[in-house]
Amino acid sequence: MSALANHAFVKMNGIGNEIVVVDLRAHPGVITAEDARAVASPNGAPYDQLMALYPPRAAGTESFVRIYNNDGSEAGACGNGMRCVASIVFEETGKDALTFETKAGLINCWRGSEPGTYTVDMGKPRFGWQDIPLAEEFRDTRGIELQVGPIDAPILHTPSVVNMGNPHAVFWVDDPYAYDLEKFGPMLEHHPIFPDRANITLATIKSRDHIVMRTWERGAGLTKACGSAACATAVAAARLGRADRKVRLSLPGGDLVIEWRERDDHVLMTGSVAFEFDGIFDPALFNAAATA
Ligand SMILES: N[C@@H](CCC[C@H](N)C(=O)O)C(=O)O
Repeated sequence: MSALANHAFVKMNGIGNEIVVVDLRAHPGVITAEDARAVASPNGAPYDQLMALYPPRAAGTESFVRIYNNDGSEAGACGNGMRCVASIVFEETGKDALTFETKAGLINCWRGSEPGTYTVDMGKPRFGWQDIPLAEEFRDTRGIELQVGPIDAPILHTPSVVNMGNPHAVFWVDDPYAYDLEKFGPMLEHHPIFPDRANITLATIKSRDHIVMRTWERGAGLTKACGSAACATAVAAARLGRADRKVRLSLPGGDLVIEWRERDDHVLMTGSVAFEFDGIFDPALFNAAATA
């Protein structure tokens, strides 16, 4: 029987990034890739990321959080999901600041200055080609040699690449909504240059403090919002000298404010979260998945 069967869950979203939160702190159990895919099925609670709260492993942390994409793969970081988790644990503890552990390291969260908003510290971005990771050496990851379309008239080209706890490629375009991201996204996510696959973003810099973007998420597909992609995009734009270190990013689901803090190199993300519904996982869902 799945660790999730008969277990309570909360369905939320972080500016449209579809998140399911399950609290396994009292009843830890292994979530398999099949479980994660079953929850995402039309009979389950379809989501982009499932955030599973486990008992804390490190002193001073609330929980070890494991993050699953809807294809069953595991992610190191999920900014919007962490903001959803934080909103629940803030409610439960009444604390002003929280620390969680994820596979990408320790994550601090605060309440934002606007009601209903939460800030997550996504840590330091990494730019080395082995850190992204890329399959071959690129000295300058502000723009790597990669293109889609004819060699002399590429449709998309020269993405900036950043690791924000997970791999990101950001293609700079005039209008992110003018491209068939459902076609190019999976192709680029699985491009051999990205041995761990990658999250694929199309972005345009409107001004030094405003960027418009959309993302095809590794392991989850087209999303209304990807927080770590927003962080990667903000950082990549600042690295190119085309944006300030604090910017507003407009995603299909809403806006995030990203600040790449000078004093410690950390990237902070602030935005709202919304509760949608809660429920109990039906054991039949998992039985059906197991026998399919
Ligand atoms: N939506 C997330 C990122 C989720 C992880 C991603 N799909 C991956 O596997 O890298 C966010 O808000 O950061």
